Amino acid sequence: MTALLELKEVSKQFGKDTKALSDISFTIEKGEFVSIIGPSGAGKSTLLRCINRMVEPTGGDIIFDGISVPGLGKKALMKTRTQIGMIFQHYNLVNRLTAIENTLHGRLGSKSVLAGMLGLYSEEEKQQAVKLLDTLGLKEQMYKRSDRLSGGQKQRVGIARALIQNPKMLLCDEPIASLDPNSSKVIMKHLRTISTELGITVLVNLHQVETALKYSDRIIGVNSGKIVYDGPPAGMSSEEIANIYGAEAKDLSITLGGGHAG
Ligand SMILES: Nc1ncnc2c1ncn2[C@@H]1O[C@H](COP(=O)(O)OP(=O)(O)OP(=O)(O)O)[C@@H](O)[C@H]1O
Repeated sequence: MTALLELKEVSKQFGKDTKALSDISFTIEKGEFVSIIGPSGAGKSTLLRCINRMVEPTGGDIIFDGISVPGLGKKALMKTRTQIGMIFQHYNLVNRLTAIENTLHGRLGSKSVLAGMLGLYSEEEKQQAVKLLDTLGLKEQMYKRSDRLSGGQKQRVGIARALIQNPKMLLCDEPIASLDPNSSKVIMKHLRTISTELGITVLVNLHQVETALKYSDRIIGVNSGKIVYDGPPAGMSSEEIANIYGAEAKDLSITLGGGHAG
C-alpha cells in the first residue's frame, strides 16, 4: 500500500489560549477507512478541516498525494481540493435545487467561474450524476428539490456530490450525527463500499464508538488535541476507550469486538 496522506506534527491554535491540536502525526494509506473518535471538543472537526485547509493549521506539514498542502497558493489549493471530497453533518445542499443539480455542483471546482454560473455541464457529467444517484438508491429522487428529501437521502446526495469530483479521499465530518439509526446504517455502508470497492480513502469523524468499531479498518482516538490511540478496532480494550473519552467514558455503554461490516 502507498501513503495517500501524511500529517507531520500538525498543530492548530485558536487565539491565545485554545490549542485545538498538538503535534498530530499519522499516515493513511490509499483505500483505508479510518475513523476519528474522541469526546466533544477533542479537536476531531478541527483535525479533519485542517487537511483541506478549511481551517488553517498553525504548524506542521500535511502531505496529500505527494503535495504539501499548507504551502499551496489559492489556485493550487483549489485543484487539490477537487481530489478531496467533503461530507458534512448538515449536508450543505442548496435547498431549492434538485438532487441531480446538487450532485453536479461537485463539478464546480473543476470549471471556469462562468461555466459554473451558467450551469454548463457536459453530457458526460450529467450521465455520471445519474449513475451515482442510481447507485446510491436515489433514482426516484433525482429531480426532487433537495428540501423535499429525508435526511438520509440528503446525505446520499452529499456523497454523490463528493464522488462526482472523482476524489482520492473523502473527509466526512460527523456524517450521521443528524440521522436515525437506519439511515445511519445506509450511509455507513455506502462509505464502506466506497472505500473497499472504489479504493477511495475515507476519513470520518464519529461520535458513535460502536459504529466506528464496526466499519473502520483503523481508529484514531483523540483527546485534548492529541492522538491517544491509533490502531485497529479489534485491538481496542475498554481501558483504551476510557482513555480516549476521559470523563465522558462512563456515559458510553458499548460492546467491544471489532471487525467490520461488509
Ligand atoms: N473557530 C474557532 N475559534 C475558536 N476556537 C475554536 C474554533 N473552532 C474550534 N475551536 C475550539 O477548538 C477545540 C476543538 O474543537 P473541535 O470542534 O475540533 O472539536 P470536536 O472534537 O470536533 O468537538 P465535537 O465532537 O463537539 O464536534 C475546542 O476547544 C473548540 O472550542
